Amino acid sequence: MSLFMSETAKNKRTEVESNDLFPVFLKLQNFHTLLVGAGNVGLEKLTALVNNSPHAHIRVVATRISADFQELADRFPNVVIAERPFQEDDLDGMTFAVLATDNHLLHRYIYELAKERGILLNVADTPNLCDVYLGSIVKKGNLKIGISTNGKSPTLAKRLREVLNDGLPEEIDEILDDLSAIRESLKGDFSYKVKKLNELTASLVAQKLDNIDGESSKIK
Ligand SMILES: C[C@@]1(CC(=O)O)c2cc3[nH]c(cc4nc(cc5[nH]c(cc(n2)[C@H]1CCC(=O)O)[C@@](C)(CC(=O)O)[C@@H]5CCC(=O)O)C(CC(=O)O)=C4CCC(=O)O)c(CCC(=O)O)c3CC(=O)O
Ligand SMILES: NC(=O)C1=CN([C@@H]2O[C@H](COP(=O)(O)OP(=O)(O)OC[C@H]3O[C@@H](n4cnc5c(N)ncnc54)[C@H](O)[C@@H]3O)[C@@H](O)[C@H]2O)C=CC1
Repeated sequence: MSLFMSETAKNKRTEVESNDLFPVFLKLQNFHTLLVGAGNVGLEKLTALVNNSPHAHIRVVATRISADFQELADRFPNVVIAERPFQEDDLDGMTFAVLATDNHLLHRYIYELAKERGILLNVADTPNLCDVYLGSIVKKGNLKIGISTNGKSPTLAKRLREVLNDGLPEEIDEILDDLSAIRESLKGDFSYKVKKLNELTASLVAQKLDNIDGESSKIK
């Protein structure tokens, strides 16, 4: 059997399914985040949260805290752990909650409570209960790329992260710094700035990438 679908099957699929996810980049330090569960998946979620947003305020509630989880949490003063079962008032004051326990019924229960309170929710084992999905993240200094497969294959998202991470030069952040400085120094009205920045990026990006190509061919 072929791994790839026929054109007819593809057309049928696009009729019934669509990718409606709207991507945003959250300033997580402006939220109050609750993480329930501190096992394998809890650790993955905490890693994603603190790697991207080390100043985020995160309350963790879990009956059992793994040693690796505790070790990571200890490095971030804004991560506060309660080692006990979830209780309703854990949701007080929360704006975002990530559920990563091994208890599906508990997730359903917290989902109902969170809905009543308008809390944004991510539920690790149940895409249907999620308001938001976490993505795979490529980070090069100020550049951040979020990858989603619409929940179809987190593993592919992870692989794409590796490909982009290896493929994008670290120097891309220098280009960003240069452009930021130019953007600050430009005088004139909005349309002049837009025109100027578009002209400059056409050559600046090409030139920097050429340099990088040159450097990498020297290494070879
Ligand atoms: C819907 C979503 C909701 C959410 O959790 O946000 C979701 C759901 C589920 N994941 C499951 C399994 C796995 N998840 C991973 C890995 C990641 N999962 C992440 C996101 C998401 N996972 C959201 C969709 C993202 C999208 O749109 O693509 C990443 C990208 C971000 C992150 O978690 O930080 C992170 C990679 C980070 C990186 O490395 O870059 C691996 C691979 C691995 O660990 O090697 C496996 C095992 C292999 C497999 O199953 O594919 C299961 C089945 C559980 C079971 O069977 O018990 C469910 C539930 C279901 O699908 O029903
Ligand atoms: N979205 C994703 O990326 C993935 C999701 N999963 C799903 O995630 C779930 C969790 O898997 P693991 O982390 O491996 O389990 P685990 O057994 O390592 O951890 C479970 C955690 O939940 C806590 N917990 C259980 N009941 C609780 C309660 N009443 N109150 C507070 N905390 C409670 C435990 O104390 C523990 O910290 C599974 O359902 C699995 O199917 C699995 C792989 C990837």
